[in-house]
Amino acid sequence: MAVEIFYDADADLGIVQGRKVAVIGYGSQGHAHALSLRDSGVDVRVGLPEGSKSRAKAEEEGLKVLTPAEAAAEADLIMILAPDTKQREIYANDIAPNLKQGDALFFGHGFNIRYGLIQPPADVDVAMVAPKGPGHLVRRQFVDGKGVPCLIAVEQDASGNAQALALSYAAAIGGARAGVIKTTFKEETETDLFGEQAVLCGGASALVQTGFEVLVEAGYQPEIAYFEVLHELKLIVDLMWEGGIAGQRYSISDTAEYGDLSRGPRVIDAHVKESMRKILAEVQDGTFAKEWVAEDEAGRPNFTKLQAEGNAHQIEEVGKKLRALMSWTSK
Ligand SMILES: NC(=O)C1=CN([C@@H]2O[C@H](COP(=O)(O)OP(=O)(O)OC[C@H]3O[C@@H](n4cnc5c(N)ncnc54)[C@H](OP(=O)(O)O)[C@@H]3O)[C@@H](O)[C@H]2O)C=CC1
Ligand SMILES: CC[C@](O)(C(C)=O)C(=O)O
Ligand SMILES: [Mg+2]
Ligand SMILES: [Mg+2]
Repeated sequence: MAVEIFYDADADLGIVQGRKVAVIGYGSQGHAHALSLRDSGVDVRVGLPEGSKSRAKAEEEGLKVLTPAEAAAEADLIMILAPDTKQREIYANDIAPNLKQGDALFFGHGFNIRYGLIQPPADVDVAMVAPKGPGHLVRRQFVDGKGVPCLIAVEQDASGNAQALALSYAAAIGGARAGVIKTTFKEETETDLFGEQAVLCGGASALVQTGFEVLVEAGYQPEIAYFEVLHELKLIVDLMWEGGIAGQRYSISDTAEYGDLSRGPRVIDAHVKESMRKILAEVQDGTFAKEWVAEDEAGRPNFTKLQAEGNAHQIEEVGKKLRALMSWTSK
């Protein structure tokens, strides 16, 4: 399938400016979408439960805050940016009873549609605008006049105009400044889950922790290990981001480049590739989704345990101390 990629010139901002948008949730993505939509001239309200800690933050920004049900009732475009595991319940209790013919139901990630947890009625548009980056950077880039690339997908085109609406929404949050690629809910969900598990979050975190452990266990100073495998990783990835892997190799020494070319494949070897294939298969056949939904329903015992172990890793203590000494990184 040839890629279809859209930019600002292809998008009609007026389409989303003509809608009443409800952003359900005000976390990482929710705050970025709500604020950037507002700044793009869109009529936006935020849907949050009465007890939500984020209500005050949204109100401080001058946003209209309603309950999720009130926001859904008032709007004709509802973007669900609550946690994936909570969306099914929010949809059933707050959104479905307030959906009207001609409304549009939007997602920032395809999990609940791909795995059949939400089944919208046939008379609404169902589409996705999925930024390929963390919400806080989606907002920061928008404010800086830049944008994070987005994926758009249409699951259900009741109006005949769902793709143009999704592209218009993506432009309003800055995505079309960087590029908006057309995909499907299936492709976005499977690639996003694979990417965050095997490479971006799971793979990268485990690589850094393991490299740190190898150096510290061999008797090197933890502070030097931290700079070597975590701090400098960002600088190396920045070069990859700017010029690809080849661009990164241009800036490093020949010694590093030979080590990269000859040793990298020994770390990320055929065994790792096979593990990645298994992780992808678990995403594709629904094993991961089933496990995650059950884990959440059980009160997240394994998630909490693993999270606590990660937070207690020595690299966190060392990193906190070193980052506090860098004026530009300390908060
Ligand atoms: N994090 C990211 O950068 C990315 C996320 N996505 C997708 O975006 C969606 C949102 O994820 P993310 O931004 O990380 O979520 P967060 O956990 O950061 O924020 C979730 C928000 O939903 C609110 N919330 C919780 N329960 C309810 C409820 N019952 N009704 C209404 N709001 C509720 C939370 O309230 P409170 O503030 O009170 O906790 C919070 O504001 C997911 O589909 C995710 O996969 C896609 C791309 C990247
Ligand atoms: C990489 C993690 C992500 O998919 C993202 C920021 O894009 C997420 O779900 O948070
Ligand atoms: Mg992602
Ligand atoms: Mg994701």
